[in-house]
Amino acid sequence: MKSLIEIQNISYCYSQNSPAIHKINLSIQSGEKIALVGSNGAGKSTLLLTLNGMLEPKKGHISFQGTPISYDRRALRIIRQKIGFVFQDPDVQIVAPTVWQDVAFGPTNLDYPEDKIREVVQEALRKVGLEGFDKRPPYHLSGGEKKRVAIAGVLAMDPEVLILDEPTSMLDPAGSEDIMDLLDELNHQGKTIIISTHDVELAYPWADRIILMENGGIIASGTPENAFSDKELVKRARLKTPILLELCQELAARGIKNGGRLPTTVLDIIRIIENEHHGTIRLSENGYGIIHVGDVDLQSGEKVNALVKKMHHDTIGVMGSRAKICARQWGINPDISYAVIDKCILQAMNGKSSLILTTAGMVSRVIERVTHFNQTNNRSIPVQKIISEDPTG
Ligand SMILES: Nc1ncnc2c1ncn2[C@@H]1O[C@H](COP(=O)(O)OP(=O)(O)OP(=O)(O)O)[C@@H](O)[C@H]1O
Repeated sequence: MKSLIEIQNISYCYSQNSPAIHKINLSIQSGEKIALVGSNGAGKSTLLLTLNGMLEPKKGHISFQGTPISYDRRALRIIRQKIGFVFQDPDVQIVAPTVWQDVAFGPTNLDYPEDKIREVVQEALRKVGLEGFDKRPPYHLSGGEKKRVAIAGVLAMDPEVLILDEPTSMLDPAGSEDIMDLLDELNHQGKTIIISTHDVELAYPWADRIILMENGGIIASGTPENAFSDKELVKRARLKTPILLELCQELAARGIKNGGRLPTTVLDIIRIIENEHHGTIRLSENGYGIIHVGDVDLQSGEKVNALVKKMHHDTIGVMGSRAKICARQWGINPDISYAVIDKCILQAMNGKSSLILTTAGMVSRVIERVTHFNQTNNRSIPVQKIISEDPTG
């Protein structure tokens, strides 16, 4: 990973108020998934707004790809294309009367030619799972759909970094999971993602790195396990320890060791408990359940549907925006649509079979993740591709 954004000693204050952020130093690497976590007023939004030049620090410097950000109109246009910003409230961001026009707004302002605008808008809508929404007026959309329109508007300019201020505020649990899953997918496609949130349960399993903020400053930066391990810091930030970490701390206090790795998922906790009880915990009589994984783009909906009906998996998981749309259109109702791989591994450890429907790049990700789990935990959960190319096209 190479350094993308360097923040050196920046401070910002609104009018005569005390600084909203002060003496912030931070280095952001290409490909990271970062969550700024802090309570109300900690300075998260202010810091995010400085990253793409929407606010100019009163002190200090910010560089992007080794070049200091400058604040003339031309330079700002470029930086805002490279570092896209999705506001907390999509109604602030959505300006046009139709979804298509709204997503085309950025590329049009960047003077893209007509056919390129068509291409990038189509691609952005496809990525966020809003194909076919072109003519819809944004004000008739649900909160989650509006959020996707705002994300598509930013993606249409092909930024390197995507910043999202409170990406799941105002969304229901399923809508929140969908957005976090989309952010994972975009990160997997190479985007650096930075979010702000005060929801520790959301940030903890999702982020590669947590930056804890309090009173305008950074008080911790590290892996989620490390950043949240210091109870004093968590208290100082007026936050809560994520429940999985608290559970692990309670288990440790009772002599149950974590095997050198703190848990970030339910699967990690089960692994800790299983290791402790090795040989005595109840495992399925049938051994491990199989995990099948299929690429929805390789076969028609009719054939995938027939396969799903024939194979009778205990659990159907759908991963990624495109696979979710296909499943919906084909009348396949998934049991899980977030943290799908881990949940299917849990099912497999319980002797249950599962099918994960996804798209090309993610198929190898599923196989790698299960294989890695097998290797590091001395398991042999079978994982297999099942949908092959349709020779009839
Ligand atoms: N436009 C503004 N004018 C004046 N003060 C502001 C403005 N925006 C934020 N502040 C102040 O700056 C400080 C940091 O606010 P900021 O919105 O960056 O925090 P935050 O961590 O994003 O909070 P929240 O989670 O509530 O959105 C707060 O004291 C806030 O009152």
